[in-house]
Amino acid sequence: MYLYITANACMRISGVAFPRISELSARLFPTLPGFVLNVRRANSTQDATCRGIAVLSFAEHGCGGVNLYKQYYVLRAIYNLYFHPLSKVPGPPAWSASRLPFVFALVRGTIVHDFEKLHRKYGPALRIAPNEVTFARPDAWNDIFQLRPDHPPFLKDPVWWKRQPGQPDSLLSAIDPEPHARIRKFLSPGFTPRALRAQEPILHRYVNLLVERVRECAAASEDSKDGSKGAQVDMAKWFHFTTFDIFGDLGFGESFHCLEHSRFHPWIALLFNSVKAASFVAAARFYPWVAFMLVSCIPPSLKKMATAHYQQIADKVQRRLNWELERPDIMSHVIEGRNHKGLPIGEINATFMVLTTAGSETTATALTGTLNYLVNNPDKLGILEEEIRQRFRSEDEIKLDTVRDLPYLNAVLHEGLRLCPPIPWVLPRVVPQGGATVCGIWLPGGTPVSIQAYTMNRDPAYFHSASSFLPERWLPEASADPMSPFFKDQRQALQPFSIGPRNCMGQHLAWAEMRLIMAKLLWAFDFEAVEGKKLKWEDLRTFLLVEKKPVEVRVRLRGMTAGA
Ligand code: HEM
Repeated sequence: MYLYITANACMRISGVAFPRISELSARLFPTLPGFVLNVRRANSTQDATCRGIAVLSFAEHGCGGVNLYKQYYVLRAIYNLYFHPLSKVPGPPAWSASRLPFVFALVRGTIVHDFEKLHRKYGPALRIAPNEVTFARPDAWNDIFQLRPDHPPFLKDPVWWKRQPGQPDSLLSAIDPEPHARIRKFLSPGFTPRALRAQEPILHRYVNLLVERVRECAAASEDSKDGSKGAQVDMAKWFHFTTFDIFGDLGFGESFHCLEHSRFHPWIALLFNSVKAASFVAAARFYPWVAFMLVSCIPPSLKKMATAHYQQIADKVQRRLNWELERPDIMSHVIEGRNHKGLPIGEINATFMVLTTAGSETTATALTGTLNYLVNNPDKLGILEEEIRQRFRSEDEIKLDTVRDLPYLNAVLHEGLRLCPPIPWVLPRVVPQGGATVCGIWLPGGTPVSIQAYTMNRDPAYFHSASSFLPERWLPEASADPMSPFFKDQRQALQPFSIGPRNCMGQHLAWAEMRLIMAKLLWAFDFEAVEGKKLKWEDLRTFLLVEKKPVEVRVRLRGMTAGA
């Protein structure tokens, strides 16, 4: 909730006082006392020399003197570059010397692409801040995210995840393994393949509604009264409507009614409007003074708005908990658990608040990216259409059981997740006390480490023709036939749902939604790219979430040829 309040404050502040966020950051950061810059990291890496310099600088700051700031910056940068325990890890000097380049990339939304360029230049282990390292190597998945025998786990970095004092934990913000495992245990029965089978009718309800609404768009287009020319439709929007409606129903027993009203529910609209600002708030967390100033600047009206945002979810939870009717949704398992010494209401509210985004935005992004690649690769689209249309004689035959084993559909979705990972950068974990080795590099305890999924998935060292959309690489024969150009692809590099005790709980649901939606749409419609409106996925920025841009495609009722 804190993130929302401060994110909205940022929007206000940046919108009113400073027209652009980058302008605000440019004005704020240079005025900060130098000692703030790395005090947090100096503590976490337990570097006595750093602390000494920071404290000394603080004392000097009390006496004033701009020159002392400058001297401190220079000394600090020299230390970071040549004497810091990470000084041997490759990275650009500016990023290794100071946190500022990282922060600017974060608020500009270019961080994922900047990391990609830097990895290509410096290699798969990259120093991205004085005390932080990121990896683009498949073995980093196991080293960071998997539990290792006799090793303490790498916990989530509190800079990104810590809840505010007094706020309840959620599944995502619980950093310690014990509360995390406790919350996860209550939720997990709602995400099993068995639970999914019971939830299937709910999925069909919304996927069918999506098909109906897209059909109306195609038929109502001014160009084509009979649907022959089709209509230009922003499918990104429709995918988001569908996944949020599905989660609304599965989570709270009530849809967000986006498909019905053809527009985002105000709760979702506010969420999307805050995303850029949320990156800014995350950046401010590296500078406690800035975070403090931001919180102090929040006008009461915004605090009220953020409270109302949270309260809407709390009300939905309460309405669902009050239901007497039994239904096979995600909440039903939480209710069952509550009957035997369950989850406190605050934790349920906080968890369902973040789940609404985690369970909807991700799947919609994957679908949007995949369809975008399909329309821009009509040969691949044709193969997929043929597989679906030959397999099913009617739309009603498309069920979870029947779509599960369509080889080309699965290959297309894997390739979409590879090129358009909804979580392109898995946020940092912290090396446990005493230090640990990641990808053969020893790192001191307290070092934040992360994985660059976007960079790794597009690395020619791991995938043949890595930046091309080639679903064939995921077909069984590609890994069996030594003559296949994809034989040596390192498929285990792709882990869109992460691994280990904090991997994605909703992956079965996500696969089910993606398969059903793609199969039903391609069964019913012909899709085509619109010249002049093609979107390049590589151009999208990332502000914690992947930037939302319309993906306009031409949609025709199946079998209606253009100009017919
Ligand atoms: C294509 C769609 C999806 C992708 C690519 C995806 C990816 C991920 C990833 C990478 C994580 C780990 C994040 C981290 O550790 O920092 C994660 C966590 C999680 N995801 Fe997903 N996700 C998707 C859809 C869903 C859906 C549909 C749901 C549920 C409705 C869901 C629920 C969760 C939950 C609850 C966690 C946190 C698990 C924990 O901390 O124990 N996700 N997801």
